[in-house]
Amino acid sequence: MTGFGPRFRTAVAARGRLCAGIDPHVELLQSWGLEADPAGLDRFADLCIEAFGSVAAVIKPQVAFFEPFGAAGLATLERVIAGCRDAGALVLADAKRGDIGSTMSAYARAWLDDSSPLASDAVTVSPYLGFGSLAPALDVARPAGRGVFVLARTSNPEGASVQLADADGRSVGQRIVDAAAAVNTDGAGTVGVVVGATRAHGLDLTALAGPVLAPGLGAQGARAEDLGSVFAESDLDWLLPASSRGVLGAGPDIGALRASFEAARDEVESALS
Ligand SMILES: O=C(O)c1cc(=O)[nH]c(=O)n1[C@@H]1O[C@H](COP(=O)(O)O)[C@@H](O)[C@H]1O
Repeated sequence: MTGFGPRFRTAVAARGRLCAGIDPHVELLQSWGLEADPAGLDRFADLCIEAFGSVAAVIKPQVAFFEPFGAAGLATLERVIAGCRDAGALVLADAKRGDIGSTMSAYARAWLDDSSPLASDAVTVSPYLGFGSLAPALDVARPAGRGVFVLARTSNPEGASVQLADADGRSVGQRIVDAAAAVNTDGAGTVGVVVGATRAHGLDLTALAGPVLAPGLGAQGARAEDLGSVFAESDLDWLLPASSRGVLGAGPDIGALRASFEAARDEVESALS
Protein backbone atom coordinates (compact mmCIF):
# COMPACT_ATOMS: atom_id res chain seq x y z
CA MET A 1 0.00 0.00 0.00
CA THR A 2 1.35 3.43 -0.99
CA GLY A 3 1.90 5.60 2.08
CA PHE A 4 -0.15 8.74 2.65
CA GLY A 5 2.84 10.99 1.96
CA PRO A 6 3.40 9.75 -1.62
CA ARG A 7 -0.38 9.77 -2.23
CA PHE A 8 -0.49 13.39 -1.06
CA ARG A 9 2.49 14.38 -3.25
CA THR A 10 0.90 12.76 -6.31
CA ALA A 11 -2.42 14.52 -5.66
CA VAL A 12 -0.95 18.01 -5.23
CA ALA A 13 1.38 17.53 -8.22
CA ALA A 14 -1.70 16.85 -10.35
CA ARG A 15 -4.18 19.32 -8.87
CA GLY A 16 -2.16 22.00 -7.07
CA ARG A 17 -1.54 23.09 -3.50
CA LEU A 18 -4.81 24.36 -2.13
CA CYS A 19 -7.13 22.52 0.21
CA ALA A 20 -10.81 23.34 -0.31
CA GLY A 21 -12.57 23.61 3.04
CA ILE A 22 -16.23 22.69 3.22
CA ASP A 23 -17.53 24.64 6.21
CA PRO A 24 -21.33 25.03 6.00
CA HIS A 25 -21.71 27.99 8.36
CA VAL A 26 -25.35 28.96 8.96
CA GLU A 27 -24.56 32.42 7.50
CA LEU A 28 -23.19 30.82 4.34
CA LEU A 29 -26.24 28.58 3.93
CA GLN A 30 -28.40 31.68 4.20
CA SER A 31 -26.32 33.69 1.78
CA TRP A 32 -26.65 30.84 -0.71
CA GLY A 33 -30.44 31.12 -0.35
CA LEU A 34 -30.66 27.88 1.63
CA GLU A 35 -32.40 27.07 4.88
CA ALA A 36 -30.26 26.11 7.86
CA ASP A 37 -31.89 22.68 7.96
CA PRO A 38 -30.96 19.18 6.72
CA ALA A 39 -32.29 19.85 3.21
CA GLY A 40 -30.27 23.09 2.99
CA LEU A 41 -27.15 21.33 4.26
CA ASP A 42 -27.65 18.56 1.71
CA ARG A 43 -27.92 21.04 -1.17
CA PHE A 44 -24.84 22.93 0.06
CA ALA A 45 -22.97 19.62 0.14
CA ASP A 46 -24.03 18.66 -3.39
CA LEU A 47 -22.89 22.00 -4.79
CA CYS A 48 -19.51 21.68 -3.06
CA ILE A 49 -18.96 18.10 -4.26
CA GLU A 50 -19.74 19.18 -7.81
CA ALA A 51 -17.61 22.34 -7.63
CA PHE A 52 -14.48 20.94 -5.93
CA GLY A 53 -14.50 17.12 -6.21
CA SER A 54 -12.88 16.92 -9.63
CA VAL A 55 -10.42 19.82 -9.24
CA ALA A 56 -9.09 19.98 -5.66
CA ALA A 57 -6.22 17.75 -4.52
CA VAL A 58 -7.53 17.71 -0.96
CA ILE A 59 -10.98 18.60 0.37
CA LYS A 60 -11.51 19.23 4.06
CA PRO A 61 -15.05 19.02 5.37
CA GLN A 62 -15.28 20.61 8.82
CA VAL A 63 -17.17 17.99 10.82
CA ALA A 64 -18.40 20.54 13.39
CA PHE A 65 -20.74 22.16 10.88
CA PHE A 66 -22.48 18.84 10.14
CA GLU A 67 -22.93 17.72 13.74
CA PRO A 68 -25.64 20.23 14.74
CA PHE A 69 -27.95 18.50 12.27
CA GLY A 70 -27.58 15.17 14.08
CA ALA A 71 -28.08 11.95 12.15
CA ALA A 72 -29.12 13.86 9.01
CA GLY A 73 -25.96 15.95 9.19
CA LEU A 74 -23.76 12.87 9.50
CA ALA A 75 -25.55 11.27 6.55
CA THR A 76 -24.73 14.37 4.51
CA LEU A 77 -21.13 14.23 5.70
CA GLU A 78 -20.92 10.59 4.57
CA ARG A 79 -22.08 11.69 1.12
CA VAL A 80 -19.54 14.53 1.02
CA ILE A 81 -16.71 12.15 1.89
CA ALA A 82 -17.76 9.49 -0.62
CA GLY A 83 -18.65 11.98 -3.36
CA CYS A 84 -15.35 13.87 -3.17
CA ARG A 85 -13.30 10.67 -3.01
CA ASP A 86 -15.20 9.23 -5.98
CA ALA A 87 -14.36 12.40 -7.92
CA GLY A 88 -10.65 11.81 -7.27
CA ALA A 89 -9.93 14.15 -4.34
CA LEU A 90 -8.29 13.14 -1.08
CA VAL A 91 -10.64 13.85 1.82
CA LEU A 92 -9.26 15.19 5.08
CA ALA A 93 -11.95 14.99 7.75
CA ASP A 94 -11.48 17.96 10.05
CA ALA A 95 -12.65 16.34 13.26
CA LYS A 96 -9.77 17.33 15.59
CA ARG A 97 -10.14 14.19 17.66
CA GLY A 98 -7.96 13.36 20.65
CA ASP A 99 -8.46 11.09 23.67
CA ILE A 100 -6.85 8.30 25.66
CA GLY A 101 -5.50 5.50 23.50
CA SER A 102 -8.43 3.08 23.87
CA THR A 103 -10.92 5.76 22.79
CA MET A 104 -8.54 7.01 20.13
CA SER A 105 -8.72 3.60 18.49
CA ALA A 106 -12.50 4.01 18.18
CA TYR A 107 -11.97 7.43 16.55
CA ALA A 108 -9.46 5.80 14.22
CA ARG A 109 -12.03 3.18 13.21
CA ALA A 110 -14.59 5.91 12.59
CA TRP A 111 -12.43 8.12 10.36
CA LEU A 112 -9.72 5.87 8.91
CA ASP A 113 -11.07 2.35 8.56
CA ASP A 114 -12.72 1.11 5.37
CA SER A 115 -15.52 -0.48 7.39
CA SER A 116 -16.80 2.97 8.46
CA PRO A 117 -19.17 5.05 6.35
CA LEU A 118 -17.10 8.08 7.45
CA ALA A 119 -13.78 6.60 6.27
CA SER A 120 -11.61 9.41 4.89
CA ASP A 121 -8.07 9.66 3.55
CA ALA A 122 -6.92 11.54 6.64
CA VAL A 123 -8.20 13.13 9.83
CA THR A 124 -7.11 16.05 12.00
CA VAL A 125 -6.19 15.18 15.59
CA SER A 126 -5.28 17.10 18.73
CA PRO A 127 -2.15 16.01 20.63
CA TYR A 128 -3.22 17.54 23.95
CA LEU A 129 -3.35 14.11 25.62
CA GLY A 130 0.22 13.50 24.51
CA PHE A 131 1.56 12.56 21.08
CA GLY A 132 1.79 8.92 22.22
CA SER A 133 -2.00 8.80 22.77
CA LEU A 134 -2.39 9.13 18.99
CA ALA A 135 -0.62 5.80 18.35
CA PRO A 136 -3.86 3.84 17.68
CA ALA A 137 -4.73 6.28 14.90
CA LEU A 138 -1.26 5.94 13.36
CA ASP A 139 -1.54 2.16 13.57
CA VAL A 140 -4.80 2.21 11.58
CA ALA A 141 -3.65 4.91 9.14
CA ARG A 142 -0.22 3.55 8.17
CA PRO A 143 -1.13 0.17 6.60
CA ALA A 144 -4.11 1.74 4.86
CA GLY A 145 -2.05 4.54 3.24
CA ARG A 146 -4.02 7.09 5.21
CA GLY A 147 -2.88 10.10 7.17
CA VAL A 148 -3.21 11.89 10.48
CA PHE A 149 -2.72 15.68 10.74
CA VAL A 150 -1.58 16.74 14.21
CA LEU A 151 -2.12 20.30 15.48
CA ALA A 152 1.27 21.94 16.04
CA ARG A 153 0.95 25.73 15.70
CA THR A 154 -2.62 26.68 14.93
CA SER A 155 -3.82 29.74 13.06
CA ASN A 156 -5.73 31.28 16.00
CA PRO A 157 -4.01 33.78 18.32
CA GLU A 158 -4.98 31.83 21.48
CA GLY A 159 -2.86 28.84 20.40
CA ALA A 160 0.38 30.56 21.42
CA SER A 161 -0.17 30.13 25.17
CA VAL A 162 0.09 26.34 24.84
CA GLN A 163 2.00 25.79 21.59
CA LEU A 164 4.86 28.20 22.32
CA ALA A 165 5.30 27.03 25.92
CA ASP A 166 8.79 25.82 26.69
CA ALA A 167 9.16 22.07 27.06
CA ASP A 168 12.77 21.24 27.94
CA GLY A 169 14.29 23.81 25.62
CA ARG A 170 11.91 23.29 22.70
CA SER A 171 8.44 24.70 22.24
CA VAL A 172 5.49 22.34 22.64
CA GLY A 173 4.73 22.88 18.93
CA GLN A 174 8.28 21.92 17.94
CA ARG A 175 8.10 18.76 20.06
CA ILE A 176 4.93 17.78 18.17
CA VAL A 177 6.70 18.35 14.85
CA ASP A 178 9.72 16.35 16.02
CA ALA A 179 7.51 13.47 17.19
CA ALA A 180 5.77 13.47 13.81
CA ALA A 181 9.15 13.49 12.02
CA ALA A 182 10.28 10.48 14.06
CA VAL A 183 7.25 8.49 12.84
CA ASN A 184 7.81 9.60 9.24
CA THR A 185 11.36 8.22 9.11
CA ASP A 186 9.70 5.09 7.64
CA GLY A 187 9.07 7.12 4.46
CA ALA A 188 5.30 6.63 4.50
CA GLY A 189 4.48 10.25 5.39
CA THR A 190 1.62 9.09 7.63
CA VAL A 191 1.82 12.09 9.94
CA GLY A 192 1.18 15.62 8.78
CA VAL A 193 1.12 18.70 10.97
CA VAL A 194 -1.16 21.71 11.11
CA VAL A 195 0.65 25.05 11.06
CA GLY A 196 -1.42 28.18 10.50
CA ALA A 197 -0.52 30.42 7.57
CA THR A 198 -1.50 33.49 9.57
CA ARG A 199 1.90 34.37 11.07
CA ALA A 200 5.54 33.34 11.47
CA HIS A 201 5.50 30.01 13.29
CA GLY A 202 9.07 29.61 14.50
CA LEU A 203 9.11 25.87 13.81
CA ASP A 204 11.82 23.85 12.13
CA LEU A 205 9.94 21.59 9.70
CA THR A 206 12.96 20.34 7.74
CA ALA A 207 12.93 16.78 9.12
CA LEU A 208 9.16 16.31 8.92
CA ALA A 209 8.89 14.44 5.59
CA GLY A 210 5.12 14.77 5.75
CA PRO A 211 2.36 17.20 4.73
CA VAL A 212 1.87 20.61 6.34
CA LEU A 213 -1.74 21.80 6.39
CA ALA A 214 -1.71 25.61 6.57
CA PRO A 215 -5.18 27.02 7.20
CA GLY A 216 -5.89 30.72 7.39
CA LEU A 217 -5.89 31.89 3.77
CA GLY A 218 -8.66 34.35 3.01
CA ALA A 219 -11.07 34.87 5.90
CA GLN A 220 -8.37 34.77 8.60
CA GLY A 221 -6.19 37.23 6.74
CA ALA A 222 -3.33 35.11 5.43
CA ARG A 223 -2.39 35.88 1.81
CA ALA A 224 -0.84 33.70 -0.86
CA GLU A 225 2.04 36.14 -1.29
CA ASP A 226 2.97 35.76 2.40
CA LEU A 227 3.38 31.96 2.23
CA GLY A 228 6.93 32.18 0.90
CA SER A 229 8.02 34.15 3.96
CA VAL A 230 5.98 32.20 6.54
CA PHE A 231 7.33 28.85 5.28
CA ALA A 232 10.89 27.90 4.34
CA GLU A 233 11.74 27.01 0.76
CA SER A 234 12.45 23.42 1.80
CA ASP A 235 8.90 23.01 3.17
CA LEU A 236 7.02 24.15 0.08
CA ASP A 237 6.65 20.76 -1.64
CA TRP A 238 4.75 19.48 1.39
CA LEU A 239 2.74 22.63 1.96
CA LEU A 240 -1.06 22.59 1.72
CA PRO A 241 -2.58 26.03 2.32
CA ALA A 242 -6.31 25.86 3.06
CA SER A 243 -9.23 28.18 2.60
CA SER A 244 -12.88 27.69 3.47
CA ARG A 245 -14.94 30.92 3.67
CA GLY A 246 -12.61 32.73 1.27
CA VAL A 247 -13.63 30.32 -1.51
CA LEU A 248 -17.16 29.43 -0.39
CA GLY A 249 -18.20 33.10 -0.44
CA ALA A 250 -18.45 32.83 -4.24
CA GLY A 251 -21.36 30.33 -4.06
CA PRO A 252 -23.92 29.04 -4.69
CA ASP A 253 -23.23 28.95 -8.45
CA ILE A 254 -21.10 25.87 -9.15
CA GLY A 255 -19.09 27.57 -11.91
CA ALA A 256 -18.38 30.59 -9.69
CA LEU A 257 -17.39 28.38 -6.76
CA ARG A 258 -15.00 26.35 -8.90
CA ALA A 259 -13.56 29.50 -10.47
CA SER A 260 -13.01 30.97 -7.01
CA PHE A 261 -11.18 27.83 -5.90
CA GLU A 262 -9.07 27.74 -9.06
CA ALA A 263 -8.15 31.41 -8.79
CA ALA A 264 -7.05 30.98 -5.15
CA ARG A 265 -5.11 27.81 -6.04
CA ASP A 266 -3.37 29.50 -8.98
CA GLU A 267 -2.44 32.43 -6.73
CA VAL A 268 -0.87 29.98 -4.27
CA GLU A 269 0.97 28.13 -7.01
CA SER A 270 2.38 31.28 -8.57
CA ALA A 271 3.38 32.66 -5.14
CA LEU A 272 5.23 29.43 -4.35
CA SER A 273 6.92 28.88 -7.71
O1 LIG B 1 -7.27 21.99 11.39
C1 LIG B 1 -7.71 22.96 10.75
O2 LIG B 1 -8.12 22.82 9.60
C2 LIG B 1 -7.57 24.30 11.31
C3 LIG B 1 -6.45 24.52 12.09
C4 LIG B 1 -6.10 25.84 12.42
O3 LIG B 1 -5.06 26.09 13.01
N1 LIG B 1 -6.94 26.85 12.02
C5 LIG B 1 -8.06 26.63 11.31
O4 LIG B 1 -8.73 27.61 10.95
N2 LIG B 1 -8.45 25.35 11.00
C6 LIG B 1 -9.71 25.07 10.31
O5 LIG B 1 -9.65 25.60 8.99
C7 LIG B 1 -10.89 26.19 8.62
C8 LIG B 1 -10.65 27.67 8.36
O6 LIG B 1 -11.76 28.24 7.76
P1 LIG B 1 -11.70 29.69 7.07
O7 LIG B 1 -11.18 30.63 8.10
O8 LIG B 1 -13.14 29.94 6.71
O9 LIG B 1 -10.80 29.56 5.88
C9 LIG B 1 -11.87 25.90 9.75
O10 LIG B 1 -12.56 24.70 9.46
C10 LIG B 1 -10.96 25.71 10.94
O11 LIG B 1 -11.53 24.84 11.92
